[in-house]
Amino acid sequence: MTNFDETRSRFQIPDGVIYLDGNSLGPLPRGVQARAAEVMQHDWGTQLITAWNKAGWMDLPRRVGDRVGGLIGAPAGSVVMGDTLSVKVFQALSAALKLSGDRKVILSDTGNFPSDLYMAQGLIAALDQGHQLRTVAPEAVTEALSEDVAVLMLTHVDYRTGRMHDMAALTQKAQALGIVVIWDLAHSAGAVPVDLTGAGPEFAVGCTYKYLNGGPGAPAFIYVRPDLQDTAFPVLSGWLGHEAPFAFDADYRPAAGIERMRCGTPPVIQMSVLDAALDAWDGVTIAEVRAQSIALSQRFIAAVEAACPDLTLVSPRDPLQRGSQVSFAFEHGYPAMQALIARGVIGDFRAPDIMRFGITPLYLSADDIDAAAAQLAAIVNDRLWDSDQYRARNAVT
Ligand SMILES: Cc1ncc(COP(=O)(O)O)c(C=O)c1O
Ligand SMILES: Nc1c(O)cccc1C(=O)C[C@H](N)C(=O)O
Repeated sequence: MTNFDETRSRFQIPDGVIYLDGNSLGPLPRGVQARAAEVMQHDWGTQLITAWNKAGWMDLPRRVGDRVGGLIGAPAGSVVMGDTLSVKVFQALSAALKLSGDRKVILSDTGNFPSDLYMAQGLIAALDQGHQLRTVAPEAVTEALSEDVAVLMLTHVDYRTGRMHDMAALTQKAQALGIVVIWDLAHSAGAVPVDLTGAGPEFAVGCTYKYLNGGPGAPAFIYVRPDLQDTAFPVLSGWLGHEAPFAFDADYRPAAGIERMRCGTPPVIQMSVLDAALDAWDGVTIAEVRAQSIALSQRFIAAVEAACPDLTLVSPRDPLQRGSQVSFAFEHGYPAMQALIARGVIGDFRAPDIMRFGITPLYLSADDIDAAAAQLAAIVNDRLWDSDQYRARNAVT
């Protein structure tokens, strides 16, 4: 059984900080700096170009992909790392449209992260074949599934509210109507149990700088269902997705399997950092993390609702419909969050009025939750947010 007091020691959290923003950028796992230094000093510094083979750099995207796959219910060889999540959304969507015949509608929801919608808009414009992006309220997705829809593209856990879609049920209903399904797991991987094999979507994508603690700019991942791996079309046909990259042929031939979803040179240092960061999951099951996340989230909701009548829970109250974050609406949410951060309790704010709190059991305790709720109550009830110093908007919020 996981000892969450011990897992906390796997992370470097500054003294006096309660970190409730692991849903945006996970903290630094211990061991990562040593690994980065080793890659630079030993691999790069002494092996130079030979490190691509000797240090296994060329295999990193597949090897790390398998480790991430283990956390999202994907079999070995079905996940590969690379690029950013926005790029992986584009790649999955273009491959999904190629599989979906003459249909023209991409269905998503209004809660989706804007970059996913922007990538769809860009792809539609580039294709110029009359495709259309249709967005409906998250609760209306099921009834919006129809035979004119080509692709259902959803983010599993809503970045603002934490609302979680029923992946298995929506995938099943969509596929029964001939719709190709893509899930964005940005707020799910390492946060909630995901069973890609059981749910059976054609594609999934996600990032690794949130609950997987891979650091700012950590590489994204893409999953392709095993039976489609040799037919899914890699629109981003870079040389490292070629069947024989070092043949340097003039014509592109996609590699067999998931390798075709690679594009160009992998960011070796950042990917090694992620590889080391995944050690924080050694001996930990996602089921235990989920159970603890629910317990801590319920505790936080109860404490905040008891002490802060001006805050309104905007996350689902039912834990089974919620990811691993808790969000409250508050008219003065922006300055209140700044005041909270100034006191060492770090969450974040999403317009227009949402205070977001990521619940990450690997490094958060029940005492942290109680202390964070108490600080929040003091700020809200004593109007400690009502000061010019907290109103000025920062560039990254
Ligand atoms: C659901 C979702 N999709 C896409 C993105 C964009 O990812 P990236 O900046 O890595 O391209 C994010 C976060 O920024 C996200 O939360
Ligand atoms: N990727 C980010 C970044 O480069 C800067 C600031 C925030 C982010 C985020 O990941 C935001 C995140 N996707 C969100 O849920 O709001």
